[in-house]
Amino acid sequence: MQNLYLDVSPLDQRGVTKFALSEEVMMEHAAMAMAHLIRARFNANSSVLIVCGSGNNGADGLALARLLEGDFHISLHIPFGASSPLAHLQRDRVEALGLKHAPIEGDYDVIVDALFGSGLNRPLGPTAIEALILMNGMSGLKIACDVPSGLYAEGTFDTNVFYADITVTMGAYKRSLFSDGAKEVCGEIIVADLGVHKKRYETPSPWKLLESQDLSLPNRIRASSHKGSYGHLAVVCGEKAGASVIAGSAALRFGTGLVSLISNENVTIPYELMQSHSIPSTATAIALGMGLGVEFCDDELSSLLDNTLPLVLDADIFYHPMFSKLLKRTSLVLTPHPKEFTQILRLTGIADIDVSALQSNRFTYVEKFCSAYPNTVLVLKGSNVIIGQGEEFYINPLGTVALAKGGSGDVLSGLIGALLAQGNTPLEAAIQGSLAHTLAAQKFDKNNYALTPFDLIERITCL
Ligand SMILES: NC(=O)C1=CN([C@@H]2O[C@H](COP(=O)(O)OP(=O)(O)OC[C@H]3O[C@@H](n4cnc5c(N)ncnc54)[C@H](O)[C@@H]3O)[C@@H](O)[C@H]2O)[C@@H](O)CC1
Ligand SMILES: Nc1ncnc2c1ncn2[C@@H]1O[C@H](COP(=O)(O)OP(=O)(O)O)[C@@H](O)[C@H]1O
Ligand SMILES: [K+]
Repeated sequence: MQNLYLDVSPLDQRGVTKFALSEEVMMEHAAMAMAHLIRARFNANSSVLIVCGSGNNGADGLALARLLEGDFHISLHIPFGASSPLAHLQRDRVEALGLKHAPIEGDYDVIVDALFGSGLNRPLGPTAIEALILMNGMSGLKIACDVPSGLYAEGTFDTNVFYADITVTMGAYKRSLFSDGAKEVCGEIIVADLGVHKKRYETPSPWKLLESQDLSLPNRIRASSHKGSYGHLAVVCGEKAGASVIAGSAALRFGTGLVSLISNENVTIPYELMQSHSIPSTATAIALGMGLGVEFCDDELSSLLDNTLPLVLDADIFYHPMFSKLLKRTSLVLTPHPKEFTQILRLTGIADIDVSALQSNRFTYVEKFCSAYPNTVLVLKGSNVIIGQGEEFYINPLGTVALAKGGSGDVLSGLIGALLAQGNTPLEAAIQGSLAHTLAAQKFDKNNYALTPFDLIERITCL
């Protein structure tokens, strides 16, 4: 797990006050990290274009030019000159080496974007756009210094943002690099230490980045245990029974001792799942909402939920009149996709916004919801999933586009339901269910358009 920051400037300042590092020392490390990367991947004499802005992001780029000069063919493009004191200093140093501003011409083996970093504070103007269009059109390896230019702190970005293959981010992970859209823009993300180890440089943060090594599987350790030791998940089976079959099958695969589908009528289901008309007395958790439709009347649903069992809620239940009442429960996990989350925000009076407004500001709306409902665990789906409860937030960036298919979400609620049924806390169940979901998708080694929910469930067997 890694820390994520909206703003790293307090960390930079702490580098100066606590560790007596100067900004110039930190900048030298930032530039060296990029130089190491380029030297490791490219032979001497390769051509490197470095496009530098007027602030300290540009100054990082100028320092990089100085470090590579002599071994590589360096082209510098400095369209805004120098404004910060360090940019002036770094420019004087490269000019002493005979490097100076030149137009962007032809193609290069490496393209480094050091136009804007954390100081981007207004929309890109025509000069920046012209440079970024040229850079994005090139075939060489594209490296963003700190953040791709055009990406704002909230994670939104300009249409002409730099599309990086690799982002070398300075000091610590910025949260903006993990908005849903940023996944398209940042490429591989590497953190550069700035003179002290990242562990020293960082302070605690409420936002965390999940990593594959955070996965903890419900492996069985008690040799004499039996199916009753591993919980019983009741999946409410609605109009579209397939959704609950998928969720139930995922739950069984993820270790739940028993899984029952709860339906009014008998439906055809796989042999390994059980069927019941009411919540079994042995149930330890309930999954509700996937494919629900209007199958159960309000009274029937009320009686199914007349208990205090942990709940995972998904899909249609967010539009159901009973949902507001369910929000009062403890042991509750919600797994909305963005459209469903706008419905929840509307219903709770937190915001009346459309999906694009939500996606431009996912972090803030998750914080607002979690502050209003601190007992509820929220899993906001997307290409970078956000999991939040109270003042703790996690981003899972490990999913792949193979998951963008009907039924993937049903697998996720089944996995979370499985862990709730086995006695995990709602937050643990959400984090571990989401990790298992995305890592299972990574195990799919066929064409990424081909993954089905049952392929995904199959890969839960070998995480
Ligand atoms: N502060 C520190 O200790 C360190 C800072 N570092 C680098 O410094 C960067 C931050 O530097 P700055 O705060 O100088 O900010 P930037 O260099 O990101 O940008 C600020 C400059 O760009 C201009 N600008 C902003 N938006 C613009 C737009 N749309 N069009 C044209 N010009 C625009 C501003 O007027 C200002 O001159 C980081 O991203 C990182 O790359 C690193 O060297 C590591 C250490
Ligand atoms: N581009 C993507 N990258 C990573 N994960 C994705 C992507 N698109 C969708 N997903 C994941 O796939 C799942 C889709 O869920 P959802 O939209 O509810 O589908 P359904 O309800 O039809 O199963 C979510 O877990 C989401 O995070
Ligand atoms: K940049």
